[in-house]
Amino acid sequence: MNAISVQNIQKAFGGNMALKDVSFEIPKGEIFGFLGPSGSGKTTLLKILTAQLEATDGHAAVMEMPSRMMQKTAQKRRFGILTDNSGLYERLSIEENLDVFRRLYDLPKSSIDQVLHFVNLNTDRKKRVSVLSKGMRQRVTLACAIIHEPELLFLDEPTSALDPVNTAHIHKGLRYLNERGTTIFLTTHDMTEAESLCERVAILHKGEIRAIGAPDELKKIHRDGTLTVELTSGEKERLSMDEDSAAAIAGWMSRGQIDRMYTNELSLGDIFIKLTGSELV
Ligand SMILES: Nc1ncnc2c1ncn2[C@@H]1O[C@H](COP(=O)(O)OP(=O)(O)OP(=O)(O)O)[C@@H](O)[C@H]1O
Repeated sequence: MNAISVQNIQKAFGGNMALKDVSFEIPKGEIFGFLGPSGSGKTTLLKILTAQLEATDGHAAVMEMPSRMMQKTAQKRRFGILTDNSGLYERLSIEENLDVFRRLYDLPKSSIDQVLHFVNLNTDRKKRVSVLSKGMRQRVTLACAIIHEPELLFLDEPTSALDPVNTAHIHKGLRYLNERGTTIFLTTHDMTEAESLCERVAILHKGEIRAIGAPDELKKIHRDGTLTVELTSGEKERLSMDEDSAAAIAGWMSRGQIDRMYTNELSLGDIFIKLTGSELV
């Protein structure tokens, strides 16, 4: 069963086509990453999927329902959405904010302790939201989105304001949630995040999907066709895959001079730059 199915989605803002003809499917249980330069249409797509925007054309289904049904109260508890830092009660503490969500979903009090551990905010739980740093606010918003362990979680740049330690902590928590059955759709600029977290990724450019697949598959497709041989002398030789190279390798091998040998693959970041012409931000 697909958690998300998108067919020929288009979105125009006046004369600007933010999404041109986007189609893809995400099976239940996957962690899927949407990558793209600034302005490529990631947030627009996420807002269409979560019924915050209407598509100009095409069809989007979420958990086998038209995506516009997502804001219906009966459906809301199946989803978690992290779009920005809005929606928090500034004058309440972290704990009190989470209590609002806990009551909404009719969860036991222990769910607050569990989710605070998840986002690494247990010791700050009594702090008012109005005094929090950007990264702490992002973690509180994430906590509100996951306190009910949703079936499907939408995350718009979930770790953009976080330091490496908290990013690793959140990644661990997201993997745990996913193991317990939550499908995760996230947008990110962070290629390390995409590689370490996502089973598949799509690269979006100017409103069109330019590539889709597992990070390893994309790397195989975009291999540059060369081989590096590291010799015991410390020299490194970059070779094309032809007969001359085979002869050279056979020579080194017979003399026991090869230390390491590997095909040269582009990183996900290199592939992103190749397909979009954009530097990573
Ligand atoms: N409400 C809106 N009204 C008019 N144009 C919009 C609106 N929202 C988005 N756009 C335009 O649609 C395009 C895609 O924007 P979107 O916010 O989806 O990009 P993004 O990939 O999420 O970028 P970023 O990584 O910077 O968040 C941009 O050209 C943007 O200016």
